[in-house]
Order: sequence, then structure tokens, then C-alpha cells
Amino acid sequence: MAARTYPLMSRREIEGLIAEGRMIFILDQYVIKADAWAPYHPGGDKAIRHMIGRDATDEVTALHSAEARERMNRYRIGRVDGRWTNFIPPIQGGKFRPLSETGPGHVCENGTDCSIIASSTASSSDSESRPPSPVFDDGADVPLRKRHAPAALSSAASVSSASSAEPEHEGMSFLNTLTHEKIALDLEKYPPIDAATQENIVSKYRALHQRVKDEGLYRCNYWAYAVECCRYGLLAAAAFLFLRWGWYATSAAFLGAFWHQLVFTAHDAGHMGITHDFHTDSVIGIIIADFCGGLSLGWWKQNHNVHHVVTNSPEHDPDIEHMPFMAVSHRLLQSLRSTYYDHVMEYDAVAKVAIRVQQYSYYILLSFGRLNLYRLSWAYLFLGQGPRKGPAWWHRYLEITGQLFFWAWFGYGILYKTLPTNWDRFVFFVISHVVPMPVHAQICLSHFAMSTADLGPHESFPQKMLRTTMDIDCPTWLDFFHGGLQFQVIHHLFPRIPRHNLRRTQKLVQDFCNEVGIPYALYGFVDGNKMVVGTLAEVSRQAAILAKCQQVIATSADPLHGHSH
Ligand code: HEM
Repeated sequence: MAARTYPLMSRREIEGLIAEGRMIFILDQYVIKADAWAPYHPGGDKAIRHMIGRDATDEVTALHSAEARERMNRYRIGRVDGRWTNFIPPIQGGKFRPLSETGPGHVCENGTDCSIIASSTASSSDSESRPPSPVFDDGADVPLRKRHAPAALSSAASVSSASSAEPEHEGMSFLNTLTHEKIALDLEKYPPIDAATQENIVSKYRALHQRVKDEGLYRCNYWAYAVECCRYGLLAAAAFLFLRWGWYATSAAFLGAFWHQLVFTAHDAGHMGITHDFHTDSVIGIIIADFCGGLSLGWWKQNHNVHHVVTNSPEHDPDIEHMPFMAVSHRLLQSLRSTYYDHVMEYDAVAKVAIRVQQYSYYILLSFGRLNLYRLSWAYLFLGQGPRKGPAWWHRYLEITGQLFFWAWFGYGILYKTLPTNWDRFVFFVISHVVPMPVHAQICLSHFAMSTADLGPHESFPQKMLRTTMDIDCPTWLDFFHGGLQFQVIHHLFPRIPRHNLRRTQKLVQDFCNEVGIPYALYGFVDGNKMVVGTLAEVSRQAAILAKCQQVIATSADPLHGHSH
């Protein structure tokens, strides 16, 4: 059967479709319209929304099986010619002009009728219809900033002086100046964002991916999982035996260690990194997360999938949105709107106090992180936030069964029936929930100290992942403790690679980084933690300066106090 041909679509035509609310992205030079699929999508609609108007080839390849990629072909509506220049997706603040805005006949920028261009020679990169970025007022000149970083700072300074009349604006200009400084620093440190450089990085990344596949690094080492299962079995058996013998605190510590270790395999399964079959891995993940640990795998996947496509973006990545308790970026002091939670993350009175002490409260908060995960899991399952249609529709019911099972064995069986006093119950609960704390620290460690700056829509997927993620250096014998999370950079570049192959892949990634000139962030566990605490302390100091700045302006604007300043 002859391969179907698709019409060539112009950039203006695609912009017009997005303006009408269509979910359009580019995949291997084809235009994909995902509207009909979105309600069935196991990855949720937010992951797709962040790709609208962009060339999503690398993100999609990283996150999908070959079968899912095949399925996407059904949603092709056209193709583009030449290198696609990304729009800023509507969810990130991009504005798109409807075709009607240019009058009847879909007239494009060059004055030609779009319908003619669609079937002739238009290139996707021959017009600039991208709106200003929420961060880059003039996003189009991002590549130039590398060479003119001070200009970015002086423009920030002029914003500052222009708006110093009001304390709020003064605070904003201070924060905007910081934003520009952070961007300038990244532009100094990383390769420029111009088309040629980013295209070169992308082509080398794709070649690296081919090498990863050729070397069999997607093949799961099931023996390594057999060893993991023995470890889990020993920890669970120890928890059970100590419980029987009345050593309740020791039992709780083993149970906590069991949960700590299990999370790593749930993470692998959530990424289809074990069997690579969506349902098999999802069931493995649900058994571990829901049945054994009382946490929702579906909630975690929904959250984590978005984290993988918009890593370290303060307004889009739920993994760094912990207001009012913590802020890893000064931008969170601006009461940003979270597109993930769909509400404003207020920098309110509670946040003002909490963030001033966040470098001290960090590990304490992490110790109780599991309680917050219960809350989020229940909201996800019982409010029906997950997919109700499509391949993953039944996962919710399996997960609810898992939750009932968990609270039957843990809540009723251990806490209520086995433990003799309320004090024993309290101690058991606290110890078992605090012991897995390192996993929360390990998750935060990979990103909290890395850049949260937005370099605009033209930065390639591999560069963004390498700029926002760090790896932890550890000896091979300690790999079990980090559970693969020490190779976050490698994991972000290739999320479906089985955990036990990440160490081998690391060597290939290091070569790639050297070749394209992107620094590869690799730190020791202690140094990485120091950097995280340092970042929290830095934002805390920025919050103090912001408060001072607003206070001084407020006082000097007050005529009763004006003379004293
Ligand atoms: C028409 C377009 C799309 C189709 C047909 C599609 C299809 C699928 C399918 C079948 C799965 C199940 C896992 C698998 O078999 O690989 C999946 C998962 C996923 N998709 Fe898509 N997808 C589309 C677009 C996108 C886009 C643009 C993104 C954003 C980068 C995305 C992100 C994800 C994620 C993160 C998962 C993992 C979900 C999980 O494991 O629970 N998808 N997709």
C-alpha cells in the first residue's frame, strides 16, 4: 500500500489552528493534532499541552514506547519543511493569532494565501509569529544575550528605576534583576541558544540515543531485579519478625527501609523501565506503590511526567512547587501561578516566615514528606484526577483496591491490632515514616541546586535536561542506596532505560557532553546536599532583601516618616 502523503503546512496556518485551541505539535517533521487523543492519553493532557507549538520529537521519543510512537501516526494532519522554530505553548503564556486576524483567505506574513502555501513551499521557520515570553520580554534575541549579558542586566536595571514609585514594583524590579542575572549566568556557562548550535546538540543527542539502543542499554537486567527482590524480602521479613518479638521501634525502622527501597522500583516501573510494556510495568508499580506503600502510582506518574517535560520551571514543574514552605527560586517570591496546580502560589505571610528559615527546616519538612504524599494520592484517586478513558482507565480502580489493602494490613493489622498502646502506635508510625526520608532528599538533590532560569523556547531538550539536573557520584557498591536516582541526568535524557544500565550509559553521556560543550553536573552526596542547602539559604537571603526593600520604600513613601530617611 502506498504511503500516505500529507499536505505541507505553513507556520501561520499552524499558529491559526493553535489559536483555535487545537493541540498541535511537531513530530519528525509531521504535524500532529492530538485533540481526539488527549482524553485517552495515559500521560495526561498537561504533558501534551507543554508541547503545543513545539517540535516535541525528542521529548516524545524519550517518554514513549515504539508502539505509542506508531499510534501517533494516526493523528498526523500535515508536515512542515525545514527546521521548526518553537512557539511558546499557550499553557506557558504564548499568544497565537487566529487566521481570521489576517483577513479572509488565511493570508500569511508574506502576503500569500496560506492554503496555497500549505500545498506548496512554505517553511515552518520562515516567519516569526511567536509572542513575547512571560520571562523574556524580547525572547527572540535570546541567543544574542550570551554576548550581551550586561545589556540584559542594564535592561533589568532600567525596569527597576522606571518602577520604583511603589514598593510592590520596587520588589518586582529587584526580582526581575535577579532573573536576568541568572539567565546571563546560564548563557555564559552553557552553549548559545542559536539555531545552529542547538541543532548540532540535537543531532548528536539523537546519534547518542541510537548508540544507546545499539549497545542494548534498553534491555532490562532481570537478575539485578531478582537481587532487589531479595533485599526487599529481607527488609520485610525483618520488619515482620521484630514486630512479632515486640521490638516495635526496630520493626518500624525496617519497614521504613523497605519503603525507601521499594520507591526506586516503583519509579522504574512508572517510567516503563522494567518490561517496557505499559500495563505490565504499571501493575508492578501499583503493587509496590499502592498495595505495599499506600501511595498512588498514578498520582506520582501524572506529577512526574510533567516534571520531565518542564524540568525546574518555577511556574510549571510541580517538583519544585512547595509554597508556602519552600522556594528554590527567587521567582517563587513573585506569587507565580502554577500551571500544574492551576492556582496562584501566594507568597503570603506564612511563606514569608517559612522561606526565611527554609535552609534549617528543609530536612525536617522532608522527614514528613510521606504524609503529604498520602494527601496528594487520595486527592488524585478519590477526586478522579487521573485518566478515566483510554488504556489507563482501570488503573484507578486497581489503585483504590491497593489503598484499601494497604490500610488493612498497615492501619488495621499493625497499628490497631498488633501494637498494644497508643504510644507504641505513635512511635511506630513516626519511625516508619521518617526512615524513608532520604528518598525525598535524593529526589530534591537532583534539581534543587540546579538552574531554574528560563532560556526560552529554543533551547533543545538535551541541553535543558543537562542544565537543570545533577548526578551524584557514588561507588558501585552503594548504588542500591541511591536506587538509580544518582543518575538523574542520564535518566532525564533517557527516562525508559532500565535502572541497572544507567551506570554504563553515564560514560556515553559524558562523552556526548564533552563533544557538545555542555557541562555535566556530577557532585558527591555531601557536596550536593550542601549546594541544595546553599540554594535555599540564597533564596532566603533574597526574601530578606525583598522585605527590606519593600519596607524602606513603604516608609519613605509615608509622609509622616519621610523626613527620617
Ligand atoms: C497523539 C499524540 C500522543 C499519543 C498517541 C500518545 C500515546 C501515549 C501512549 C499510548 C502512552 C502509554 C505508554 C506507551 O505505550 O508508551 C503514552 C504515555 C505517555 N505520554 Fe503520550 N502520546 C501522545 C503525545 C504525548 C506528548 C506530546 C507528550 C509530551 C511530551 C506525551 C507524554 C507522555 C508521557 C509522559 C507518558 C507516560 C505516561 C505513563 O507512563 O503513565 N505524550 N502516550
